[in-house]
Amino acid sequence: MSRDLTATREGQSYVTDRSPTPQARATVHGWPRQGPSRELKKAVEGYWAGRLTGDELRTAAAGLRRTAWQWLTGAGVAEVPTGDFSLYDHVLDTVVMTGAVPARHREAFDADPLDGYFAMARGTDTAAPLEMTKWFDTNYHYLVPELGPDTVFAADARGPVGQLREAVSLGHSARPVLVGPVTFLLLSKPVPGTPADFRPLALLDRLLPVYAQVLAELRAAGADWVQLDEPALVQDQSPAVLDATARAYGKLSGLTHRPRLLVASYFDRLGEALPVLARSAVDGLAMDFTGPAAANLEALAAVGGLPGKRLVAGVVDGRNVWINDLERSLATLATLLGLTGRLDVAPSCSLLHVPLDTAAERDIDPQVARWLAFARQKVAETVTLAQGLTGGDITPRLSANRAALASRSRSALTHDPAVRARCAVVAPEDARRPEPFALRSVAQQARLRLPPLPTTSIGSFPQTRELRVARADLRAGRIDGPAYEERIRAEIRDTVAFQEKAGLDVLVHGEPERNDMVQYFAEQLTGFLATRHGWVQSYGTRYVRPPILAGDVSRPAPMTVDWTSYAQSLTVRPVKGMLTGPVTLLAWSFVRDDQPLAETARQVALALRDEVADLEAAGTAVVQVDEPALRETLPLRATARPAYLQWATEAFRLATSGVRADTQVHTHMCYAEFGDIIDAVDALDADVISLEAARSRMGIADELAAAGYPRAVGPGVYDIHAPRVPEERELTDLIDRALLSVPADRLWINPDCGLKTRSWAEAGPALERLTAAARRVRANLPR
Ligand SMILES: CN1c2c(nc(N)[nH]c2=O)NC[C@@H]1CNc1ccc(C(=O)N[C@@H](CCC(=O)N[C@@H](CCC(=O)N[C@@H](CCC(=O)O)C(=O)O)C(=O)O)C(=O)O)cc1
Ligand SMILES: N[C@@H](CCS)C(=O)O
Ligand SMILES: [Zn+2]
Repeated sequence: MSRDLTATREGQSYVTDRSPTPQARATVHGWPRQGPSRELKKAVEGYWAGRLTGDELRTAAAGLRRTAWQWLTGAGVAEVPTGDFSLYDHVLDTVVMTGAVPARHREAFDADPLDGYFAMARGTDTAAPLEMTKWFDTNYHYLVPELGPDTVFAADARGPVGQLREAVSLGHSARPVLVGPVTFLLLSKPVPGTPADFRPLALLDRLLPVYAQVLAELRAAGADWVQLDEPALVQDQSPAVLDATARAYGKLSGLTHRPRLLVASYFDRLGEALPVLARSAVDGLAMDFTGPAAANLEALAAVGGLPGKRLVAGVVDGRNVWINDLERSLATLATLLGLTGRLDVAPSCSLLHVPLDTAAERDIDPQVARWLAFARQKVAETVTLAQGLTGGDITPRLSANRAALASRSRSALTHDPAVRARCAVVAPEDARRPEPFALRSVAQQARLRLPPLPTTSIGSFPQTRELRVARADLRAGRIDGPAYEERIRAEIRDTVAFQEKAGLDVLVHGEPERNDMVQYFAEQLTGFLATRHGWVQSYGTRYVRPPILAGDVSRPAPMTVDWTSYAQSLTVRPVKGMLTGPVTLLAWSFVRDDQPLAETARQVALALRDEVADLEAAGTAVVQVDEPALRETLPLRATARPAYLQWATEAFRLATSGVRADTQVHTHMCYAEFGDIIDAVDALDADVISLEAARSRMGIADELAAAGYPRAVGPGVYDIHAPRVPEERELTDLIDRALLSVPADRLWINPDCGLKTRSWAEAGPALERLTAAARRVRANLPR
């Protein structure tokens, strides 16, 4: 425990002569699943479309795993992860592993586990899918397990054991990774109809035997170590959760037939859970030492380290794309060496959250590309750090790293004096609309003359294959700019004509020109870099290419005005301008880590403010600024939340408050529970907010009403994530339900989210039924 450690700038030796050279090894918690060209997406969607059989899908998946493990082992990773791979989502895999298949999917699952698995993810005509929500503060979405007092767990270890066997048979040293029991229960929700005081955590004692059996089967299949991921423990947890954690790991480590247990946490510090895990008899901990989790270092020293345990130190940021400061990491590792029995090196979390390889990015200036590390580069950094710790000569790599870091901090890209000067003079009144909502809403109604329960959509209409192909053709030079633009205008004409016919009140242009609601803006704003191949899984088979927010942000030219104005020229009904808000632009990009986020947000907000002003000047009466990521960006620990909410809501208001009283500002949020940030939602001061609500049957409308939310609300009545078209009756029911908490003069009728993932065959009838339902309810409103 008391080795003498020295981190030298030359990188030669991190351990003094008096101590034996430690044998640090490199590992990773998880790996991008999709393959170099999104082969997994293509295979799964091919299976859904009937182009691949189940066996062909399984073979394709096994091939992707094999290639990934071979690459990792070849790169110097000593222990590859298994079980991190998933056909759709690893939490859904855990539902299968624990036998917690909801009753409505049981029959289909028993008849065909593969189709039953996808039915839980996507729903069927008769059975709703599981809810989907954000994986902690990332842009990855998991399916929410549903548990009740009657849930009967039953171990099904075929998934994890199968993947382990594959890796072992290929000659790899492998470590299965499972979602841990405490996190699994904390991420679950009670099945509808369970008593209000039921908490899934109450099922812990029934769940642990399942884990015991899976662990025993993994041991029998050759697992030396098994990793149990407990990221829920980096959130503020009650004493009851901490007790449950102690009990869970007491029981699991007391098993006779078990592998060694590595409990992994990431995304923030372990806090009060650290002493609980440190005292437990588990064999090792994997901890994050990056960003806010850097506080783990001191905390670990304070609990007396982890004598006799293995520590897997996450010193390479696994969810951002900047190169590691290797010397700083070596210093951290050197300190950690004195605090643990065995030290290994890893990225801070699964590399699921970053693209695969910077080498594929030919369009990024090489001077900037050298600042970037995607999954493969992060593995190289991790291996280098392990080598450095083990006494290897990494001097040339340290010099190159130092030079790259210095070039980033000196770059003109990261320092635009004009942007800095504008940000410096922002005053509080710049982020405040002068008139109160009551006055604005009268002015807006005089201008817009909307009926009660106005109908609208969230912005995007189906992104058809033809649109994506047209963009691919433009990129490849097969069509020119004017031909592409005419293609988009034709789509806007169709979309506007459809909305007029369907009887929507506030129209949209449909966003056909947007490859993605973040990427589209990032491609036009100075300071952002776009990637060609930097795909990251968002959910299931849906991927995004997060832009890289590398420098100071400014808007060289209007970004949306022409498309919105064109749509407005086709109709007398109001067309909403559609923008992505500052927080979401940050949240769904890889953000710079060399200045506070609040500063970056302010730069982005000012660029958007100019766009809002240009839309208004072009005659747009309604502008929607989407902030679906407001909730997910909330820091995991409560102490950091007020400061975040302060700058985040200010950035939204800075973007939107430069408009006249009769210009209506909308915002939209989805993919999360908003109940605990209602004050922040209020602080946005948006005239209208549309929210995802269909799957939770208007729960958020009740919560807003209970909190006295004073402005207009559109709780979504159509769940756009499921292919199923709702019946008009279901929609009227949901509208009636919403009317119980939101008065008719403040209720809007809209879907849950944009329609870009739906086909016209689904979205068309759904919107027609939505307007019909609104008309029907309107007709019955008391006069
Ligand atoms: C609202 N959501 C979003 C999140 N994050 C974002 N950054 N953006 C979002 O919209 N987080 C929360 C949710 C998550 N939801 C979704 C919903 C849908 C998708 C999605 O559909 N992704 C598409 C890719 C979208 C895209 O970038 N398209 C580009 C490129 C298309 C392409 O692959 N072209 C091919 C050729 C054409 C073809 O053969 O089809 C090529 O270039 O090879 C575009 O339209 O130009 C997906 O397919 O996964 C994501 C998150
Ligand atoms: N305006 C966007 C919001 C998605 S969260 C859309 O409609 O797709
Ligand atoms: Zn949405």
